[in-house]
Amino acid sequence: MGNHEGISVYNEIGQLKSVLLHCPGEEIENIVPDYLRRLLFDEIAYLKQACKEHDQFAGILRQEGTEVLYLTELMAEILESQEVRDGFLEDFMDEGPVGTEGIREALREFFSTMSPLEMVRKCIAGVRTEELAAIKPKSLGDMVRNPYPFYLDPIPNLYFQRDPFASIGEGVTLNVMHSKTRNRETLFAKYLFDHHPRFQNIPRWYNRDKSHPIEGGDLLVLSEKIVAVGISERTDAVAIEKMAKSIFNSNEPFDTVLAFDIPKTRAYMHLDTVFTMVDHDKFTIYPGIVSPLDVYSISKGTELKITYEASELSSILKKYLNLPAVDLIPCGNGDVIAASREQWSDGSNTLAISPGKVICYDRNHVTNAALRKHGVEVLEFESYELSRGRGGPRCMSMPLKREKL
Ligand SMILES: NC(=[NH2+])NCCC[C@H](N)C(=O)O
Repeated sequence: MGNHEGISVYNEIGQLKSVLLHCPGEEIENIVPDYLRRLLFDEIAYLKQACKEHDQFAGILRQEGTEVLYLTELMAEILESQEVRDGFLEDFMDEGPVGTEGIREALREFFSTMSPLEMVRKCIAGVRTEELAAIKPKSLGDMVRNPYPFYLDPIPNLYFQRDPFASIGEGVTLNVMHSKTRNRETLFAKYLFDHHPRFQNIPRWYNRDKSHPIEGGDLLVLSEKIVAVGISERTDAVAIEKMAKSIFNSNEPFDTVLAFDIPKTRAYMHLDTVFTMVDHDKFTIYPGIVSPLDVYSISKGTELKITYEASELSSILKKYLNLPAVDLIPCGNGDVIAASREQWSDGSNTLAISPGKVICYDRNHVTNAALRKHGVEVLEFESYELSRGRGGPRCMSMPLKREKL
């Protein structure tokens, strides 16, 4: 396997060699107040500024030597094949869903003149009813008046590339998303791992055809042996056990999954909104989830051995990561109001570039100061608009390659 081919992620902090991003596009300008909640946004972002901020993010990554890949470009490469392109469009319309043949025919025509990159971008942006010329009605569904403004919904959460799939070891979980509005995101990941030459024969620890949800924001690769996962608003216990069995049945070195039972609320939607790893023995933590925090260990064996870990989080981390001590750096630096404010704008959602060096939103200045006080180097970028989608630097990035420690 070439240097940049495949997946290799055995930790959260090793030098980040290659990462997958999606820069927000026209999908953001297809968000309207009536559908904010369903589209999982708390406000409508200003696209031009959001793109500027995302470019700052990508710029920092490149400066640090990380290869930055964009989902749209990788998808465009595989859609150069007419067969793959046709198959993708049919699957995409199935899952839209686009139920009537008249509209499907019109959409095929609409996309047929686009370049692969234009088609990918437009699939993500969504297709408004006003964009399609007169539909040649083929069914009742084509004829009845429908006030809904889209034939294909926008997919505005795609810039949170952390969630649709997750790199673990040399494989990935191809996820089932908690919400219908995000599930089509995993179709892009499916096509990527089915067809892109960089990602051939990648083991799948979970597949999108399953029924129980699991999202990448809940998955942290704490070491070559330990995967942490949130039992959260977005990820359920059944999916966690299925994933654990898949990984344990492979040749991967992982032997334990630590499941954190976190509050099932939007603010703490994924484990990485309240807990991330920033150095060999340092973590950010949102104090609001610490006590009580139920943690279960799932250990490899002929049968899964599931144990309730009746200790404090720091003791559990010391035990499983073989550390003499751990430093849990509080979001908000002990200030309850600052913690709540900055957790809401993803103060805990750091992305490690290398051990002890992380990228954060500049707006979370209290938490960033705390990180620095604890010896962590913090690289910052602006977020007036990106954070309106309720995600931070870790949410917006899926590592493909990290150096082993
Ligand atoms: N890994 C994360 N914390 N992702 C944040 C995703 C935010 C997105 N608006 C959602 O509700 O799904």
